[in-house]
Amino acid sequence: MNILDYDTVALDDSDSALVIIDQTKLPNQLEILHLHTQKEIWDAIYLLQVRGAPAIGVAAGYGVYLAAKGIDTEDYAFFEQEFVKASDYLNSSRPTAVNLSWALKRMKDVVIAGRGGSVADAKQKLLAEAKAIQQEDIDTCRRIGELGLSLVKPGDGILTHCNAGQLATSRYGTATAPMYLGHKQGYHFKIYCDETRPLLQGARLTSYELSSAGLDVTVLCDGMAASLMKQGKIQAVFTGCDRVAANGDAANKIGTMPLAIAAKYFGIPFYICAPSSTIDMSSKTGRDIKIEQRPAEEVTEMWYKERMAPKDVKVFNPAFDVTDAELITAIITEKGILRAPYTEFIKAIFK
Ligand SMILES: CSC[C@H]1O[C@H](OP(=O)(O)O)[C@H](O)[C@@H]1O
Repeated sequence: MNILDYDTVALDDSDSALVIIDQTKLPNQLEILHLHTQKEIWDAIYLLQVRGAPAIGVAAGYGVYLAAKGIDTEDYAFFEQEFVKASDYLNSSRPTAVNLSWALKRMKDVVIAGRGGSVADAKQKLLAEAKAIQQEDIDTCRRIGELGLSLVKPGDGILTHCNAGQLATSRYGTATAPMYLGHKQGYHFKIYCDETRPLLQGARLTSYELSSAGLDVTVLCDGMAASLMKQGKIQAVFTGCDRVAANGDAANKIGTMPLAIAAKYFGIPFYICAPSSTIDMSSKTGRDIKIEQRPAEEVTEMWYKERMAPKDVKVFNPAFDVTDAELITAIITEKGILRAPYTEFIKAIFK
């Protein structure tokens, strides 16, 4: 089977386990995990076995449903209390992608709305809400693909960073959605994927899923992107995002901001693909976005049989960076293509 035939995130047939592809093993090994406990789910999110803002939100929705299913009581107040504990626990796994807390809040709202009703009824409504979150993700990514496709033309060279593909969502991806839709319509894009150190989501995941779909894909080291731009090989940059502030500043995988600076210098449009669920009105600017710091070992010894740097050397390993709104040509959401001044457009979306 093709990697794209597998669900990134799903429940098993008895709605008793979260089923994911272990993305830390890709592309060399396809391992499907069945996660039953909250710790297994927390660990899977933290270790990036399941990853990508939308996919993390979908996983959290199903994950906290599984927690609720296991709360054996008819006392609604106790049920809600235990639900909140489970939700707060999953929410502690990763701080930057707003989809995690956004999905958990949607699930918590179901529990609050169910006060006065039965626990059994609340559990059924939680399952329905988790499924709705996933279906909305699929519909949103497809719409982003349609709108993103209107910004490029057949034969264009498109650069992307990290993995904002199907493996970061339920289907299509965000940044890859225009690529997949265009491919089906014969656009013959030339896609360039930054390997994306230190966890290599671009080399391991994006190039894997796009090449599996038959697209023309080239992997490059992150530091090579500006040279490609200078050679005139890139007509657009598409990336995903993990959180967009109210002024349009966008947090995405570390290494995105330098791409935006280089694109600005070479006059290349730089597009952020953002489901509206990734826009966080409580973050006024990018300075308000918490950037996840990850273990030093990801930099010093993740991919080599021996260390690549001296023991005890200091390491800087922020998982994300923030691209200032002024560097972003447009933010492609399912509700429309937003252009500067983003604050007004974003307010209009949420009015
Ligand atoms: C569809 S946006 C996915 C977004 O998430 C990735 O981060 P991670 O691999 O750490 O979960 C990256 O920032 C992507 O752009």
